[in-house]
Amino acid sequence: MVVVTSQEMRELEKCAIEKFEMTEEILMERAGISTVQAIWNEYGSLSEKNFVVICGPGNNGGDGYVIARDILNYTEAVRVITLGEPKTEVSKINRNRFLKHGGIIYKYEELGLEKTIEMISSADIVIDAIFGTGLKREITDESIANLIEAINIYSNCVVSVDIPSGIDTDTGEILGSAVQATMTVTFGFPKPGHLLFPGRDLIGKLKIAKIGIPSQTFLSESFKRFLITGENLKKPLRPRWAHKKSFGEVIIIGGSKQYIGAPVLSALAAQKTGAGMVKIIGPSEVCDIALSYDPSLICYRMDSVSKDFVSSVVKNCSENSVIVVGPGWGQDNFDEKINILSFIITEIQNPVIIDADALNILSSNVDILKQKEITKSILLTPHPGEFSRITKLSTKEVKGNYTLAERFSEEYQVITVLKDATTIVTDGNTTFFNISGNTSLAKAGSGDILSGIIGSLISQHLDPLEAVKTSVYIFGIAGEMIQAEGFNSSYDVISKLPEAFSKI
Ligand SMILES: NC(=O)C1=CN([C@@H]2O[C@H](COP(=O)(O)OP(=O)(O)OC[C@H]3O[C@@H](n4cnc5c(N)ncnc54)[C@H](OP(=O)(O)O)[C@@H]3O)[C@@H](O)[C@H]2O)[C@H](O)CC1
Ligand SMILES: [K+]
Repeated sequence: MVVVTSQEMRELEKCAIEKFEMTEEILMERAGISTVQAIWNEYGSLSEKNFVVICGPGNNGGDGYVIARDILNYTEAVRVITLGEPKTEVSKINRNRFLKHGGIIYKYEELGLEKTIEMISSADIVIDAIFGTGLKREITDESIANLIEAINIYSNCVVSVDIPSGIDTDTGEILGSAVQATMTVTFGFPKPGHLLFPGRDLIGKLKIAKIGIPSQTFLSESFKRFLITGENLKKPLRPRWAHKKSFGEVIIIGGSKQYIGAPVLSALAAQKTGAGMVKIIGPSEVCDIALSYDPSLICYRMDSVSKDFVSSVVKNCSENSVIVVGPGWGQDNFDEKINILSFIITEIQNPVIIDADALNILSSNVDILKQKEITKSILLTPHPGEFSRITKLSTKEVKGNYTLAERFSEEYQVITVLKDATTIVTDGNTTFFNISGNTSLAKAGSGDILSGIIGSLISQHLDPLEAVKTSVYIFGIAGEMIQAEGFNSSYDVISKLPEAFSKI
């Protein structure tokens, strides 16, 4: 599903008007009517309910006037509270139409907070049409902040038009204060602010309404960001004649005296998601534990970290081999680990997934990535802390920062998988948001499992970007299958992977 920013939405609106003979009025009319339809579909007949619609000064408020007028067709119990004179022509037109239809408008300024609270608390449904995609700066006006707080405290049910007022459409950040919606009806396409936290927490149920922006087929070339859904995800082919080498192998380099389990989790996840052969290069302790979990693993005991040892195992691996480096690796023997990283980045052709401590080690010299051959696939799977070390920015600056991930991927020609409650996947040209999963995955070991799944799907000949999309989605679904959310260790999620996989 396509995801668009506020700027792209404005461009689409402009294109619909200039090239497809739509008008602002038609789009606003459809936005309003489709919101009323969504309310009906969700909450049933409107005639027995009473509504308060709160309209801001821009076109989001304009949608609010259309909604209020349309509700008049079902009930007279609809009142508008306005924050002031509409500032756009099309909003003015719709404010006047509402009045002509017998609508009542109260000015928030004159009503005061106390009376506003009375109206809000007596309404069955409050419609939040204060700000939409046009909000770009902090809400500093205290009276608006008080109104938003009153909505959050006193309303029974809040439907936000396009996006809860106060959320930055492009980042999901709260600009001072924001409405907590029960349902949000957005127009045309979801926006990043619906998918990234904290915005994702405030939207309630998200409905996407078509308002007459021409279908994707006319415009598809310009889209570059998407929400991952269960549809159209790629799965490896498993022909009946296949043998173990048909599915390639995953070679995991990781583990240390301190972190014994991490590469084992990666290896088991790779096994459970179809890899033909899974190998571990790590200390004896890691190998012993790994084999006790699954005797079909192949282990290479590397008790002192050595590039030559890694090279001897990896040099002659088949072209279907994928290397995962980093789970549980630790940062001791730093220089030799840099040598190993440099070797697998620059001297072998196979795809490489750089995870966990390998990312921390890489952050000392990210430019090694620039020495890779142009066709070689390198995937980085950082969480915000690791990405902050790589980019030398604060964790706050990198969290949810899809444009930063895009620029990074483009500069270094890698796929970046920025793991978080909403995961961002990008190769610099195309970006995907993944929202499957829950806090059952907010556990130590989750990242190791994900890198194992990604390695496994690439080894089964999926294109690396497709492999990541499928991996992050099914990993999320596996997390959702844990019966009591969070009552699990990350190890438990591995056993859910085959069933999660069968759902796509
Ligand atoms: N894009 C489409 O296809 C359609 C969009 N529709 C609806 O329109 C809004 C976007 O409308 P827009 O007028 O661009 O913006 P808003 O209504 O969200 O807000 C702009 C007004 O709010 C004022 N503002 C902005 N920030 C603040 C703030 N922090 N404090 C106080 N006031 C603020 C702003 O004032 P300025 O001084 O900056 O001018 C504006 O007055 C979209 O979300 C949809 O709901 C359509 O109707 C259908 C087509
Ligand atoms: K809104």
